[in-house]
Formats: sequence, structure tokens, C-alpha cells
Amino acid sequence: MGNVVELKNVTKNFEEFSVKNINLQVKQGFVTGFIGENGAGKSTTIKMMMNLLKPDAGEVKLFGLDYKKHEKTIKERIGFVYDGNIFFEGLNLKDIKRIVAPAYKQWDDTLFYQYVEQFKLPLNKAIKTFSKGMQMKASLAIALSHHAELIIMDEPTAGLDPIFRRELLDLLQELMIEGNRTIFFSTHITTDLDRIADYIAFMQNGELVFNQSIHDLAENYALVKGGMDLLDRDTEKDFVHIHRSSTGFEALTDNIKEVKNTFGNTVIIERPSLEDIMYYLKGGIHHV
Ligand SMILES: Nc1ncnc2c1ncn2[C@@H]1O[C@H](COP(=O)(O)OP(=O)(O)OP(=O)(O)O)[C@@H](O)[C@H]1O
Repeated sequence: MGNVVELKNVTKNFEEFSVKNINLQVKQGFVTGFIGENGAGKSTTIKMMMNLLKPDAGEVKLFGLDYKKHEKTIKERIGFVYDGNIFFEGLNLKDIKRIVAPAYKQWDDTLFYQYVEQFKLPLNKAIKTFSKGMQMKASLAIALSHHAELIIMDEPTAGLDPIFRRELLDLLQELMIEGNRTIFFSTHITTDLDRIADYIAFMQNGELVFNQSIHDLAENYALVKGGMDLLDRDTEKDFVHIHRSSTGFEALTDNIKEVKNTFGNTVIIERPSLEDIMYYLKGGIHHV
């Protein structure tokens, strides 16, 4: 399996913020969740993937092609959804379909009406009368109706109620069953990712900290709990970050084997949640 997205040494400088030297590969046939705190640079990176923003340096390739020569071919193969209404607000869904459909060779009217029915979307009401969830569903219906191989979404579940969020995740899972599809989406709701993601890409301060499979994350990171008396200058080196409290310490390690060697059975070793990993990696990976 190849990579459907390849960013090589991609840099974008704003006045007060930079996305720095990103090397990111998105694997074909998998779901990758894109996480990182507010302002980490996720949307900026996604915009560069979509050619909505030009990098100052580096290379962006989708399906092995670059945007300079192959913009139309690339866009044909992507379904893009982001938080916010991309459509003209006064128009209804029928009008929007009429405008968008001719842009895609593989547009599928039957599929579009299938999603409209599944999402219970009105065809003749102005988009501005849609709720946030309905707008997201409308974006999705459009994005999914041209048989896109790659679905890129910027915070698709933001502001959605838990029921529709779950329905959306189920739908994404169904789409993956059809095979040969790739989904890349950013989110702050890391529990959504436990449900469907195969890979997690984590950005912090404009840098990509890691892009690892869920399996590798579980192998590489652990949450360790123990008494304060176990910590000294040497044993602390096993941890990426330590949180101390009156009842003991809790720390993240990226070297489980070493922790087992050092502490044996005197500590509790647990699988960290994505939130734990994000919290403890705040400030980057550097050993204590
Ligand atoms: N066009 C721009 N001009 C100047 N600064 C910008 C521009 N676009 C984004 N930024 C800055 O870049 C930083 C990263 O923004 P970005 O939207 O990529 O982060 P994010 O990880 O998607 O955040 P969030 O999770 O809050 O959506 C922010 O500090 C933002 O103010």
C-alpha cells in the first residue's frame, strides 16, 4: 500500500506562527486522525494538502502527483469537508448540486440522493436555514457523491451532537469497508479516534510530533504510576514527562522495557489514552 498524501519538508511562515518542516505520509486504505491543541497548525497543514494555501518551502504530493500540473485530477479524487459552510447561504441543496456536479467526472446523482435521504436533508430549503449538523451533513453528501478515494475533513464532528457524531463515525466506517479508501481528519474529540482510527498524526507548535499506528502507540507509550520515593535523578530519565502530586507520581514513558527494568513490580503500568499522550507531550518529547 502506498501513500496518498506525502508532505516533504513542508514549511509555512505566518507573521507570528510557522508550520515547520513537516514530513507526513498518509497511508492508503486507512483512517488517520489528526490531533493537536488549538493553534497547533492542523488546519494550516490541511489547507496545504488541499492547495488552498501554498507552502513557503517543501513538497506536497497527492496520489504521487503535484498540484502544479495535476490540480484537477487530484481534486477529482478528494472529498473535502470542513467545519463551516462552504456553500452560498441563499442557495438550496438542489441548486448547489447543480453547480458542483459538473465539476466531477465521477459525479453520481443516485448516490447523492441516497445520502440526501439517509441524512434526511431538505432539497428545497436555503442552506442558511440548516442547523450546524445539517450543514455538515450537506457538506458530506456533496463530498461523498463523486466516489472520492481520499476524504479529508477538518474537524467534521465539531459542534455536532453525540448521536450524529456516532452516526457519522459509523458512516465513515462503512465507507472504509468498500475498500481502497483513505480518510484523514482532524479532531479534538480523541475518543472518536479510539473508535475508528488506524493511525494518529500529532501536531504541536507547528511541528509533527509523530504519525504512528494505534498499535505502535500502544507498544511505545505507557502511563506509569508509583510512589514519590521511587523517583531520583536516574530513574526519572525513563520518562518523557512526570506529574507529581502528594499521593505519588504519574508519568508518560516512551520506553516501557526500560521502565520494567528499572521499577519491576513497584509501579503500575497502564495504557495511556490519546489525551494522556497529548497532555504529557505538551512541550515536545524530551526526557526529564
Ligand atoms: N492566514 C493566516 N495569517 C496569519 N496567521 C495565521 C493564518 N492562518 C492561521 N494562522 C495562525 O496559525 C496558527 C495555527 O492555526 P491553525 O488554524 O492551523 O491551527 P489548528 O491546529 O487548526 O487549530 P484549531 O484546533 O484551533 O483549529 C494560529 O496561531 C493562527 O492564528
